[in-house]
Amino acid sequence: MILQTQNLGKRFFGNVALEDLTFTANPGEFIGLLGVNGSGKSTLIKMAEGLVKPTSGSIKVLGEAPGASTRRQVAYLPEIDHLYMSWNARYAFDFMKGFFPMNEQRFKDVLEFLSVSETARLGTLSKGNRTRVRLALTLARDAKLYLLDEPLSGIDPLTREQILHTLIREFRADDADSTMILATHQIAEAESLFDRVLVLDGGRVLLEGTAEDIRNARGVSIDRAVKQDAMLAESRRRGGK
Ligand SMILES: Nc1ncnc2c1ncn2[C@@H]1O[C@H](COP(=O)(O)OP(=O)(O)OP(=O)(O)O)[C@@H](O)[C@H]1O
Repeated sequence: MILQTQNLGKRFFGNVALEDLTFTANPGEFIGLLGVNGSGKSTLIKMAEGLVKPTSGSIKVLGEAPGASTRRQVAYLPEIDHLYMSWNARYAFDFMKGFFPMNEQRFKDVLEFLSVSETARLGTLSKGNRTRVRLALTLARDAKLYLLDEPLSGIDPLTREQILHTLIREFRADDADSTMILATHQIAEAESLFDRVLVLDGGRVLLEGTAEDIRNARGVSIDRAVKQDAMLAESRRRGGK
């Protein structure tokens, strides 16, 4: 098992970020972690990286509690822009190579595909292009689990879809056993790409399964189903007042 959670929960100062999540990610799966802003996606990803500790239940990555020893096998792309502006992509790659197994050819291929220079100072790049560098650095890691938190923010919608399709294809060809979990609130453009989706709402599981299962069960796209449920929840809240 690559990732396994059992009744996992997280509260921040009493506020529920994640509640009672039991979920498994298997080798080779490409999983969409979907949900509106604040639904708990980043919290789950940070727990899998070992940055946030559970307040209830358990989480295991490659059979262990996430931490220093699992991190070598986990390639994490945080939501925030974490690279120094004075660096360039090449320098960042060489720096990371000191800590993690990295695939130089994949790095070059992804950068080239994304049309970003290896040598341009990151501070001179647009936000979208810096995101591309961060994505290339993450995909260049040789890892068992890839955790991408909103990897396409700042990139225009047309390019986003193209990048998603191509990167997923490229990435998957490399190591059939690697698992990728991609968190996004932009559900419509990504939903058909995933083997399986986990949709969170208010820290709880709203929907889980293959895109096809959900579409068959609900008769609408995942995006539509999420919006319908959000409207229902909202009207319940209003009715309850
Ligand atoms: N460090 C923290 N301290 C207090 N509350 C937090 C903290 N981190 C997250 N939360 C709260 O937990 C809930 C879930 O947040 P989380 O960032 O996991 O959601 P998300 O689905 O990733 O949202 P987004 O799409 O905006 O990134 C939110 O209500 C958020 O305000």
